[in-house]
Amino acid sequence: MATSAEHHDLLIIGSGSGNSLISEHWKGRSVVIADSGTFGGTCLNVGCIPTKMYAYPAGLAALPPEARSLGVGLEFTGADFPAIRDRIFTRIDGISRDGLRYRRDDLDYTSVIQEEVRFVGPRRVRTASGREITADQVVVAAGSRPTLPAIPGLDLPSVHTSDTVMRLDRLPRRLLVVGGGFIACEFASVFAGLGTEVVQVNRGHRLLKQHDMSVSTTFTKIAARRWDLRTGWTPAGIEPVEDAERAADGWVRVRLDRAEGQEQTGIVEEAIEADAVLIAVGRTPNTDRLDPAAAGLDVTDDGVLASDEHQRALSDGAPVEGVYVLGDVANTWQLKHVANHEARVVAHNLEHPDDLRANTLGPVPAAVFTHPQAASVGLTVEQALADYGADAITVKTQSFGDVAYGWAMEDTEGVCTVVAEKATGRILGGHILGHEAANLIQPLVTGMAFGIDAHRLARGQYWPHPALTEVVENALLGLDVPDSGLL
Ligand SMILES: Cc1cc2nc3c(=O)[nH]c(=O)nc-3n(C[C@H](O)[C@H](O)[C@H](O)COP(=O)(O)OP(=O)(O)OC[C@H]3O[C@@H](n4cnc5c(N)ncnc54)[C@H](O)[C@@H]3O)c2cc1C
Ligand SMILES: NC(=O)c1ccc[n+]([C@@H]2O[C@H](COP(=O)([O-])OP(=O)(O)OC[C@H]3O[C@@H](n4cnc5c(N)ncnc54)[C@H](O)[C@@H]3O)[C@@H](O)[C@H]2O)c1
Repeated sequence: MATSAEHHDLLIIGSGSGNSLISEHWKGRSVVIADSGTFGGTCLNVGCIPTKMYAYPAGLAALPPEARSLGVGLEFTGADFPAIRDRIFTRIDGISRDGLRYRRDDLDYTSVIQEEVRFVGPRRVRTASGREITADQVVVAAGSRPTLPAIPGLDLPSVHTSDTVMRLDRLPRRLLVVGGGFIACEFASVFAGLGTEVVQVNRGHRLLKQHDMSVSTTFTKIAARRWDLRTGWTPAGIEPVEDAERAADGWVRVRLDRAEGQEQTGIVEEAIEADAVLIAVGRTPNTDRLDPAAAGLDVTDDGVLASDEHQRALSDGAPVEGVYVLGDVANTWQLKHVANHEARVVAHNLEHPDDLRANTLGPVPAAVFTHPQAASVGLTVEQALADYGADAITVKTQSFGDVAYGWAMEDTEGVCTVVAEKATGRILGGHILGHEAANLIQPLVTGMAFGIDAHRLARGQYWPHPALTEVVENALLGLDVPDSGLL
């Protein structure tokens, strides 16, 4: 006998960007959100927002050496980690709690299921406790989770992922960070700034390797100066240290092996002791937690749910009526602004099934909130060379130190690289490492999104003098592109 199911107009799996889909349109209808984790999802609770709330004070703590080079004596006298942590989570936990209460208790047309759900058929899910839910329309916004390497010792209390490391009781004395991407670099920068002795271990020799070479190589040099960076290693296992007293205080020994494909130096094994370990080696889409096959949903080679330009899920390559996907479970960007834009497309399409909108938004920028920051949009120089060939592109790397605001800062490392198509001036990519890179990238995003060629973008507007944006203006003017005729 088939289990009788509760029926709703809309089922949303995931309360991150999924929670933003519910507009006044749904008043008088029935919407249910399923989320087995903390309401509000990754960005709010364990992602973008708390990390940046740590990155800002950690950036202040890292200022004394820079101030000293400008003749200003600043002293870092320590960080009150519990106070920083409590300031962050008092605000964030309140937002999550209020959001849950609003959806679960206050609105009469929404409800929340705080359980894991899996598909048992098209537009039909079963909760962990056995309830079955069907809906006219379903949105899968189930996000991603930290990837864990297959090594022993991950269950030790001192071993963390980004989900737990921000809630430590105290600042670690020595933090071993495993990985070299966004998350590893942001946390290494935060904890080093706050006064922890940081050791970062990465497989490859370049940190932020998905970024342009100009950014990645400079950032790797800066990181090696700010903390202990060991490249070409991968963790093999973690165990408590032998000394019982130190082990009781959380100290562990992380065994490292030479990473596959790295040149041998003669040393093939090493061990590092730390009182906290952060594993940050990528994020896995939560596709496998949904049993997509039971709903006939296609999964791409990257392990995300396949979709068309309207964010509709695909089954055998054809769009499935009434099933939409968005965010980290549906794209490989794993960025909140991408999840949010996809949510806007889905929100429209849920409400207007006869007037679907496509997701056509232009190039995707990304920023890493380290000290200094890194930001990028579009093709790296290496990608542009591969796609267009050396004769067809033009590249300019402008140093922060060669513009007036860079002089004010005595900046010696900041760079802005722009790559464009020589014949047309079309901007193909922009890459910035340095102070406020996350903000400085925006004119390049605008130029690319609105099809403004490099010379027009530089000369068709005022750039306040002597703001740091001049580094972007000068990079654009340094390209070998057609003159727009603007003065
Ligand atoms: C440390 C860190 C820092 C980050 N910083 C940035 C940043 O600065 N800028 C940026 O753009 N991006 C950043 N990101 C990435 C960003 O957080 C994600 O891209 C974004 O939050 C994804 O949103 P989403 O709605 O797809 O999924 P999520 O917000 O992850 O929501 C998915 C929800 O689905 C629930 N769920 C999953 N499976 C099931 C199931 N089977 N049943 C019930 N519920 C389920 C989960 O509990 C989760 O709450 C960061 C990520 C991390 C981890
Ligand atoms: N500021 C932001 O926008 C921001 C911040 C954090 C996270 N995110 C998103 O979250 C995603 C996941 O971030 P991430 O940093 O976990 O992944 P990532 O893919 O950016 O980096 C993973 C890193 O781990 C290294 N690695 C993998 N296996 C390893 C091993 N066994 N030993 C040593 N090193 C190993 C890789 O070489 C790589 O450097 C990012 O792609 C990003 O989209 C964004």
